[in-house]
Amino acid sequence: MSKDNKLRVYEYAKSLNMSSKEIITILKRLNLPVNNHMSVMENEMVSKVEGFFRDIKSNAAAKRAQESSAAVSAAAQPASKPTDRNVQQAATDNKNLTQDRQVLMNSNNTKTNTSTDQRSSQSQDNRPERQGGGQNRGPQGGTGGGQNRSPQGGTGGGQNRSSQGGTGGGQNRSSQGGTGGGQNRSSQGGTGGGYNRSSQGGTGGGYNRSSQGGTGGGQNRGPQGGAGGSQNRGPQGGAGGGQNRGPQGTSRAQFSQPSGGSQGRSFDSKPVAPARSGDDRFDRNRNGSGSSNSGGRKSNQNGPQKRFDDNRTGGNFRGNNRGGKGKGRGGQQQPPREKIDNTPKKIIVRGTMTVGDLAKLLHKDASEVIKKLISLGIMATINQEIEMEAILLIAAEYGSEVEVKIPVEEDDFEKDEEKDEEADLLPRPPVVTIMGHVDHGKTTLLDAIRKTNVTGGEAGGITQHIGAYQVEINQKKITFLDTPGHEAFTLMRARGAQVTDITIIVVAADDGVMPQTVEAVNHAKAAGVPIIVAVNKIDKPEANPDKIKQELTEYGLVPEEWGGDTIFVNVSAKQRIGLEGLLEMILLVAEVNDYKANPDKRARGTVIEAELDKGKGPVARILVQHGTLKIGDAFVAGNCFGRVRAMVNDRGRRIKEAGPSTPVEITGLTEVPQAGDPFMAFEDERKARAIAERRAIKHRQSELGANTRVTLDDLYKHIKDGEIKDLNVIIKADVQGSNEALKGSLAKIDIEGVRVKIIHNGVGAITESDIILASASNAIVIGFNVRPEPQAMATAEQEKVDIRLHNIIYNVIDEIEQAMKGMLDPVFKEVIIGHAEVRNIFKVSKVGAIAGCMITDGKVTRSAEARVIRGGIVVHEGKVDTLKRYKDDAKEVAQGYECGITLQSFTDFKEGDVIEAFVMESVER
Ligand SMILES: Nc1nc2c(ncn2[C@@H]2O[C@H](COP(=O)(O)OP(=O)(O)OP(=O)(O)O)[C@@H](O)[C@H]2O)c(=O)[nH]1
Repeated sequence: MSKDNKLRVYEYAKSLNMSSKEIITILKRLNLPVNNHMSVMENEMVSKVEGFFRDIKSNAAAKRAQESSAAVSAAAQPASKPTDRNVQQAATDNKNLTQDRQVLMNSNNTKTNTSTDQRSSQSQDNRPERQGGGQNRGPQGGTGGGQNRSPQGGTGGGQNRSSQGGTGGGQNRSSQGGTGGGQNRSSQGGTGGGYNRSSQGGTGGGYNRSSQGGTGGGQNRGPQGGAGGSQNRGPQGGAGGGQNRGPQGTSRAQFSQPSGGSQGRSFDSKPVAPARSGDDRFDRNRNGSGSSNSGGRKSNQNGPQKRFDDNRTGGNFRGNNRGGKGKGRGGQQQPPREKIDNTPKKIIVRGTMTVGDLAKLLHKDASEVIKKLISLGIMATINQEIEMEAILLIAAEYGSEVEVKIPVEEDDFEKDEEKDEEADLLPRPPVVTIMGHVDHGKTTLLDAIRKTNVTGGEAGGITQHIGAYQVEINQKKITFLDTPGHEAFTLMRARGAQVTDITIIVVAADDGVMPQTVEAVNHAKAAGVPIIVAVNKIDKPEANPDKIKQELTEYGLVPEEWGGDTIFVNVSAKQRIGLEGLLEMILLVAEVNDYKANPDKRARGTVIEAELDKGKGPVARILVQHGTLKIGDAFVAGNCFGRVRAMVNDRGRRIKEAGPSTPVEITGLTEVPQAGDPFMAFEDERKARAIAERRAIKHRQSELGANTRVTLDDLYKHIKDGEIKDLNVIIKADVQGSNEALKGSLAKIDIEGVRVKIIHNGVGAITESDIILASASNAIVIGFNVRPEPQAMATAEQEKVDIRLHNIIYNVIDEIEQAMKGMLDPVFKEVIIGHAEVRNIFKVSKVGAIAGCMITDGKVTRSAEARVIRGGIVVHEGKVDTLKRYKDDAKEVAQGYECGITLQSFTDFKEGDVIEAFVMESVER
């Protein structure tokens, strides 16, 4: 080393017994900066050069191995039977192999050697000395002892644990390794030991891990390399070592022509014959003489030696003898390539993957994984996806732990049904909605219930309107949604939220079943929730509860006392009669249905109401349905996000957490969500924000994109795709007669297994509530001689509900049949161009009646067709006859202008009639 403590090229070359020029050539080939022999070799350069040597060496070794396998068999002793295994490779693997073979050897020995066979003799001898004993524990192991534990190992002992290893012991663990021991773990390595772990390496040890390398050891890893070691890794390289990595080596012979006492190998030189002649590592000598064997030593002297002698007749097998190459010959041996197990302890799996990907993950060759799969009965190619089960099996084969991380579709969290363990589910209060006809007493009943029952501890609390409240009866809670009416109920359902468990239909006993009662029944049925009928106002003298029961049987609600399964409770909301009975019935239904939820997870629920409060900012009233919502929780509500800042219950009390079926008002939102929006808590606000943003984008895209509601135009596609089995229909007709006729005709349609299911029908204009129901139930609306109310029209457009308007029953049936067969071919589509309101009627002889109108929206044209609508019902449909502005004929009159309209063959105008002008436009299909 130079004075400045830097390694120069010439020094490095010298240490390798190479010329500076050779090193410079290599450095240049490796693109490493070098000028001349005085250039400094940085550590990195040294390691790169060494890597280069290693590569070349391993390539050469592989090549050589191929060439030499034949030669090896020839060079083996006559009695020995070389394995077909590549000998050169075996040399590099000799450590592992030795151990493997050791096991094999022992088992073979046990099987075949009568003198040592433990199983056959079943003997264990503790006599002081025993010859050929199966197992000797005597003070002096016997000759040919299968296993000697005697203080002095026997000659040829399969395994000597004796304090002094026996000669030729397969494995010596003795304090002093035996001569020719296959493997010496003795404190002092034996002479010719194949593998010495002894504190002092044995002479000629094939592989010494001894603290002091053995003389002539094939490979010394001892801190002090042995003399003549083929490869010394000891910090103090041995004398004459084939390859010394010790900082202080003597005659290091590597990658150079042999020099001095070392017989090294030039990296591009051919293998040296003598080395291989003594390199008979596998010798399954079945006719072994049984004579004492000192293979290691022998090899030191003469070269030839046996590494593996499976002597089956004598107890004196040499066993796993890796005796070194002898002094001055150490350089012959390839350094054993230690097999590094780089199998990861744990792999993360995100769903199924290809065989190739799995192999990569496990740091294995795909072919190896494929072989393993075949052994498991799974035939797969490298690019084939394999199931999670197979992934787990393969990983287990390699002892790798698998962490399955399947990404949850958190953006669509409302669709993700979390499965709870039965044990985690606890009873929760039922959620009840009250519906019924106008003025039948819904609000009065809700108020009465609220006041009837104030939870003990919370008495005195100021009740607050938060969209829902809880009452307690018999220590059980019931949650009421206090937005009466089916619109709110169905609106939520239309938004995908199933909030209600039980519906109470209020019917005034002094009035009877009315259109909205029927609607409410149909809405509840469409949602599939149990119905309890509250027959209200029984305090009134004219009350007739039985009449109500009778009327409701027509709608499938048969009282229990009449053999049905509907619970009827007589109440007076005003007089507070029968309220407790009603509540008990609710609890009964709840008990039967066993409503449960897991309170021990993050909260999920539905927004019942939301608004922008001047003081508090956006507030949302939420019904927690699963899990527990806590102050500080980050959450997403619809397309909004936030963090729960404050939480107030229905009593106006601030609370810290809310479990399942609890209604709460929360603040901390960034925007105002919509009623019916899904709600879910997330681990942090950043995630909640990201999800809300993605939801908002998706929402906008879906609004722009195709509608998912069923329409007659795409009905056939839905049927074909198996998406629908029933065509849900809502019928609105002008009179009960046509309503019944339509119902009867539609019920008979059955095409390709798809039937018409009338979820609601009634007399009168198509209302917004009809549209919401249609939207929630994916239904189409058929109007027979009726029109949609303006608001209903707007909602239908928004919700993309298909409305079909007809005035001939046959056409309705035909249209639906054609749609079901996929043959619907509407060439024309009606386009409404405007509406005019009739304000005055002028009777003119000859002409008949002129309707003095105001155009309320759009326009009316001369060429248009028109229909006259009175109270939502079409009273006439025909062509526009004349259109005048004052006395002049006009081609068209726009919104905000007055005009006179006459229709062909219609004169019976009434003030307040609406004239709807429309044109028929051809539609591309
Ligand atoms: N006699 C009597 N009157 C009642 C009873 N329940 C409600 N009423 C009265 O019926 C009327 C209508 O009651 P509401 O509770 O407003 O009815 P509603 O169904 O909520 O009405 P809308 O909100 O308009 O749909 C009110 O004048 C109540 O006082 C009852 O049990 N007995």
